Amino acid sequence: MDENERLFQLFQRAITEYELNNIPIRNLKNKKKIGEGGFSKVYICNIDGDSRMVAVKEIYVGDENSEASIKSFLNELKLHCKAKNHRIIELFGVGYDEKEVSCYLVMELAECNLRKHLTDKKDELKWDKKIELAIQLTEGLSYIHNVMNVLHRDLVLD
Ligand SMILES: Nc1ncnc2c1ncn2[C@@H]1O[C@H](COP(=O)(O)OP(=O)(O)OP(=O)(O)O)[C@@H](O)[C@H]1O
Repeated sequence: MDENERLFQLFQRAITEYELNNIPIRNLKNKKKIGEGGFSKVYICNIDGDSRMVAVKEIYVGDENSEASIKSFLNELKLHCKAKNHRIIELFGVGYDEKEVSCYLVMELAECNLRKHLTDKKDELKWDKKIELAIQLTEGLSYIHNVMNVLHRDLVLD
């Protein structure tokens, strides 16, 4: 069995195990890159027939580093599936792009990142609003730590 077949099997197993929606690549329209992480590229796009914009985190799995990418992808997938809280980005589904040899997560779009918000509104944000934001952030973290029993370890503002 080659690497891609192995990946596909792991991926299929995860879809069944976590009862995920499979969102085919042909349904993702108007993709535009908005960010990049250690393993992934992040796009904004919309799902065919739905005007709502979503974020797509795509992980390329077609080279010799794919083992690490697959592990990272499946781990993130598992954590996302466990996380059911209004302070945490919702996972809508997943997909596999055979042509690009990549896997992707389709999730709720964060309209603005916190760093940009705090910078843009520096002069107008009142302390009560800042405290409210800090409370929202700690509610999300508290859920991850105390309910999911997972340490975040990579909290960044954007
Ligand atoms: N759901 C989302 N909505 C809007 N933007 C997002 C979303 N997810 C990620 N991004 C953007 O894409 C960038 C990269 O996201 P990613 O999750 O890959 O970051 P990372 O945690 O640094 O990467 P890695 O998990 O590979 O270490 C983020 O900094 C953010 O700007």
